[in-house]
Amino acid sequence: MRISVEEHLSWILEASTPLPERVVAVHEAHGMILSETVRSRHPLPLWDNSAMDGYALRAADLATASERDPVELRIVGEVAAGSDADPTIAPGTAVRIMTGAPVPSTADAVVPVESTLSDRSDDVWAHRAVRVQAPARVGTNIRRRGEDVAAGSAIAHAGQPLGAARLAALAAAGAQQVRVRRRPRVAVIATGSELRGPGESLERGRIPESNSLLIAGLLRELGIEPVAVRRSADDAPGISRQLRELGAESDVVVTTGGVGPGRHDVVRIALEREERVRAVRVAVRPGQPQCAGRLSSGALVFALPGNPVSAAVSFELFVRPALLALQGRDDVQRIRVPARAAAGWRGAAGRLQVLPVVVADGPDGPSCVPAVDPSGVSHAVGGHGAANGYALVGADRGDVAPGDTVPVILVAP
Ligand SMILES: Nc1nc2c(c(=O)[nH]1)N[C@H]1C(S)=C(S)[C@@H](COP(=O)(O)OP(=O)(O)OC[C@H]3O[C@@H](n4cnc5c(N)ncnc54)[C@H](O)[C@@H]3O)O[C@H]1N2
Ligand code: MOO
Repeated sequence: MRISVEEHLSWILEASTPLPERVVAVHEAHGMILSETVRSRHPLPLWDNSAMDGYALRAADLATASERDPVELRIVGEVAAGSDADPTIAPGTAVRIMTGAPVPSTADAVVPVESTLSDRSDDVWAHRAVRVQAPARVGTNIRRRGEDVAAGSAIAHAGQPLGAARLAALAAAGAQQVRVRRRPRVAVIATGSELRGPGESLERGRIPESNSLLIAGLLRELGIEPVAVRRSADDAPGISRQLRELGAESDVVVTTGGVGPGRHDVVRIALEREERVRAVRVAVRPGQPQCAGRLSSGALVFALPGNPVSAAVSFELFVRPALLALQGRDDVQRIRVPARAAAGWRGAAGRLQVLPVVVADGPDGPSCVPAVDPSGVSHAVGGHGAANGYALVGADRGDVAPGDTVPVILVAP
C-alpha cells in the first residue's frame, strides 16, 4: 500500500498529543512554545518619550522661526533616559532631552540637536539658550504612551514559538514567567552493521556513520538536546531492547536504517510486534519506507530509512511537525516560497519529489539549483551538505524546466 505524505502526516499528528505544560522564567523560555495568551501589563511605550536627542519645547514658540530669524529659547533643565524629572517649560524655554527620556508634560514637541544652533561655538549642545531655525508640529519626535501596545492587549498567544523578538516583546510588556509546553525528550539510534565511528578503520563495506549527527543536529536546530544518541548493529533483539529502554525514558525515539524489505532490515522486523506502530510506503522521493507510531513502552517512534538524504527528508516531513505538535505549536508547516529553477530536472512521476536545493536570492527573487544529482538523491550525503532548502515538486507535476517556478522550503538554520 502506498499512501500520500498528507495521509501519513495526519496520522502522525493525531498521535502527537501535546506534552504537559510548565511555567518557566521568560529568560529561560527561548525556543519553547507558549501555551497561554500573554497580555501586556502596561502600555508600550510606558510614557510619552523622546525619539531624538534634542530639545523638548512648546511648538507654539517656534511659529515664526526661520533660518534668517531663529527663535531663541532659554534652557531650563535637562532630562536623560531613566530620569523621573518633569521640569516645567514656560513659554520661551526648552529643556535638553535625550532619546527615550520622558517628555516633560508641559512640552509638545522635540527638536533634534542637529537642527538647532548652540549658544557656544565649541559645542553642538546649547549651554544657556538654544536657537531654532524652523517651526515644529505638535507631537514631533514624541513617541506616545501606548502607541505600540495598549495596556492589557494580547501580545502573544498559545501555540506561538518564543523566538528572540517575541521574548523581547514579552519582557518589554512586563512578563516575568510564561506557561509553555515541556520540550520533548528525544532519543536517537542509528542502526547498521556497516557503520563506523570517527577514526575507526574503513575496511571494504564499512562507511562513516553520519545519520546520528544529522538527526541530533536537526533536533538541536529545533531547540531539543537529544537525551541519548546511540549506534546499533543490525541485531533485532538488541534493537528491541534499546527501543524498550529508550522508549520508557523518552517521549520520542528516532531510528535510522533497517526499514527496507532486506533480510537485515531489523528495525522493521523489531517493530512488527508493536501493535500501534505501522509500516507504510509513502508516495514521496526520497523517503518511501516509513515506520511510525507508539511503542508499548510509551514513546512515539519514527523509524526512518537509512539512506542519509531519505532520513533528512523524512525528518523534515514527519518528525519535525510531530515534535512541534507535541509542544502545542499552532503551525507545524514551513512556509513555502516560490523560486525560479536555475536548471531543469526530471520529476518523480506519481510521487512528491523533495529535492535538496541551494536557494539563492537575486535581483529577480529567489532561485534554486539542485544540490545533488536529481536521478540519485537518497544516498547523496555529500551534495546534501550544501543544500539550504528543498524543492517540493508535486506528484502530478512532471519534469521541471529551467526557468520554471517551484515551491521551496528553507531549512538551513
Ligand atoms: N528491494 C528493495 N530494496 C530497497 C527498497 C525497496 O523498496 N526494495 N527501498 C529502497 C529505499 S527507497 C530505501 S530509502 C532504502 C531503505 O533502507 P533501510 O532503511 O533499510 O536502510 P539501510 O538499508 O539500513 O541503509 C540504506 C543506506 O543508507 C546507509 N546508511 C544507513 N544508516 C546510515 C548512517 N547512520 N550513516 C550513514 N549512512 C547510513 C547504508 O549504508 C545504506 O547505504 O532501501 C532501498 N532498498
Ligand atoms: O525512498 Mo528511498 O528514501 O528513495 O531512498
